[in-house]
Amino acid sequence: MARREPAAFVYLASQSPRRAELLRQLGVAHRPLLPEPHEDAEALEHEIVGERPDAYVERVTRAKLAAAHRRLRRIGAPPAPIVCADTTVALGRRIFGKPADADDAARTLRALAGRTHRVITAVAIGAGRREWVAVSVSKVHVVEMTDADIAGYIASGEPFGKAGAYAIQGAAAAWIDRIDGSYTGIMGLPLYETAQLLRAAGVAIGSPAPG
Ligand SMILES: Cc1cn([C@H]2C[C@H](O)[C@@H](COP(=O)(O)OP(=O)(O)OP(=O)(O)O)O2)c(=O)[nH]c1=O
Repeated sequence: MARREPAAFVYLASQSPRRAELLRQLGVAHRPLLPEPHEDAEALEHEIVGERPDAYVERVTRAKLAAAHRRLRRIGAPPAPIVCADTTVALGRRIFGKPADADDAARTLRALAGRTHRVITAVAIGAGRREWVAVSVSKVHVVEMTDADIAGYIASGEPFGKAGAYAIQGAAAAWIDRIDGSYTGIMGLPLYETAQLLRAAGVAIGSPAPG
């Protein structure tokens, strides 16, 4: 049987700068595949009543991948594997996505402070008709936060655009005393699982193509 040539690059269908940074850490050459102005990326993230958080994250990630495949076909870009992901914060069955505004961020942080929650990130890779998906679940313990801590943190602007209204890679680290799981998964792209999927899809790890 002829050996498959490793893919020279992948498309990263994500607007998250963290995901691009993390993929770079694996030494994988990637090109952005971003939604066009008419695409409503947020619409993919609708919740279904009664759906479990892990099922929600996996469904949204598959929907992001399907949208990215359509985008690639529409623009007629050269084929290559597509990587996408979705991260959500869950407290029991309650899902906390990106905060809508400062009040939403404050409510979320009040709910998370003094407790352990889960950060669920699904990553999906599509190549041709094949699709690989992995789900990473991490436990994160946030210590007590005072109202002043929460107000100051929100004023910093960091909670916006982050699931659960915080960034472990940012100032929120001051209130996180332990995690059990994947640090990179909490940041938005679990690199161990991503590397496994990339290898399955025939993408070389650690040897980016020049350019
Ligand atoms: C919990 C947590 C989340 N996040 C971020 C990662 C994701 O960017 C974001 C979750 O939102 P997502 O909806 O998963 O991703 P996104 O809208 O930023 O990007 P795209 O859908 O285009 O891929 O929260 C952190 O950066 N640090 C953290 O500690």
